[in-house]
Amino acid sequence: MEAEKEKKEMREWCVALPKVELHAHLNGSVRDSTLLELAKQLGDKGDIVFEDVKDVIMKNGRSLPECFRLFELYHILTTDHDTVTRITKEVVEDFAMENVVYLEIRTTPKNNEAKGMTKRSYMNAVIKGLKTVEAVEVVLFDSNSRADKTPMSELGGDTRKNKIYVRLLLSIDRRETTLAALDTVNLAMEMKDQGVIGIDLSGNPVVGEWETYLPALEHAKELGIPITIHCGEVANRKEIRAVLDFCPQRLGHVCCLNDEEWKKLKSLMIPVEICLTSNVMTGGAPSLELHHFADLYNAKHPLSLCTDDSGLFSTSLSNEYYLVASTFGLSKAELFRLAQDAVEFVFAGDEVKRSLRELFERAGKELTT
Ligand SMILES: CNc1ncnc2c1ncn2[C@@H]1O[C@H](COP(=O)(O)O)[C@@H](O)[C@H]1O
Ligand SMILES: [Zn+2]
Repeated sequence: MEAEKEKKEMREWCVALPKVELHAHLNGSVRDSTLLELAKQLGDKGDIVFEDVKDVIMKNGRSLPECFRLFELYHILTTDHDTVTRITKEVVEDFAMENVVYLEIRTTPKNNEAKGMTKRSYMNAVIKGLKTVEAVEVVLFDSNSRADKTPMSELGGDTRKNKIYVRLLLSIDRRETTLAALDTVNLAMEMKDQGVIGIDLSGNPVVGEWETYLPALEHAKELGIPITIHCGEVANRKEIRAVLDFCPQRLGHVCCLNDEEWKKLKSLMIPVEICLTSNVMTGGAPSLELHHFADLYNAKHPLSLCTDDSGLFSTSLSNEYYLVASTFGLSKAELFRLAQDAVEFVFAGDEVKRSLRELFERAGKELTT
C-alpha cells in the first residue's frame, strides 16, 4: 500500500517537473480519441471500415513494421488542412498539460494533390494550429527573428496562462527522392521566421539509402540549419557509420551500435534523444532494464528523454521520466538535472535558452527541496 502511494507521488512529481521535449512526431502524437473520431467520420463516408481500423488504433503491440503500417493509416485519417491544424493544436495542448515548457514538433511536409495540398500549405496548416491553441500561451519566435523586433518581454501575452515555447522541425521521410528532400530543406529555410528551426531524417529504417538524403542534409548544413537524424533503429552498419561521420547536431535513438560506434558516438559528444518506450516496443532495445540509457547516462553522455510518438506508444514525457526513476533508480534531484540539461540541446536561440535556464532555476528551488 505504502509502495503504491510512493509510486503515485513519484508519477505526480514527474508531471509537475518542467520538461523539454526534443523528439515528438506530429502524427505519432495524436490522441486516440481524435483518431477514433476521424476514423468514424471516414467510416460513415464509406472510405474505410471503422471496426477494422478501431481495433488497429487501440491495439497495444507496436512492432517496427506495424508502426509504419499504422502511419499509413494515420496519414489517411489526418492529411487534410483542417485536420492537420486540429491535431497540431491538440498535440501542443497535451504536452503543455503535462508541463512541457519547450517543445520541438517534427513533421513531414506532405504533397497531396487530391487534397490540394503542397508541402508549403501543409506547413501553413501546422502553423495555423499553433496559433489557435487557447489553453496555453504558445511562444513561436525569438524576439530577434521577428519582423517587428518587439522583445518577447514586451509582447504582453496573457500572463495568467502557462507558456510553452514551440519550434518546428521538418522531417525528410526515407521514402522521398533527393529532390523532394531538397524541397523540404528549402522550405525550412523559407519558413525560418515562422518557427521552423531544423531538419530531421526519419521514416521506415529498412527503406531507402543514405546517399539519397545526403545532398539535402549537406545543403541544410551549408545553410546553417540544425539537423537531427534517426540513427541505428536497425543494425545498418554502413549507415550508422555514415551518420556518425556526418556529425549532425543531435541523434535520435542510437539503438543498434557496436562497440566501435559507441566509442565514436561518445567521443563526438553528439546529444542523443532517448526514446525508452518506443525502443522497447519496436525492439530497438531488448527491455527497459537493458536499454542503452543506463550506459550513456553513466558515461555522462549528453542526452534528453523524449516520447517519439506519444499517441502511437501510449506514453507521455512525464511517463518517460517516471520509467527512468522506476527502472534505473534515479533520484528526484537526478531527474531534475536530466530535464534541466536538455535545455542545452534545444535548437532555439540563446534568448530562449536563457529564459528556460531561469525557469529551471526557479522550479528547482520548489521541486528539489
Ligand atoms: C517509431 N520510430 C520511428 N522511426 C522512424 N520514423 C518515425 C518513427 N516514428 C515516427 N516516424 C516518422 O514520423 C512520421 C509520422 O509523423 P509525421 O507524419 O511526420 O507528422 C512517420 O510517417 C515516420 O516517417
Ligand atoms: Zn522518431
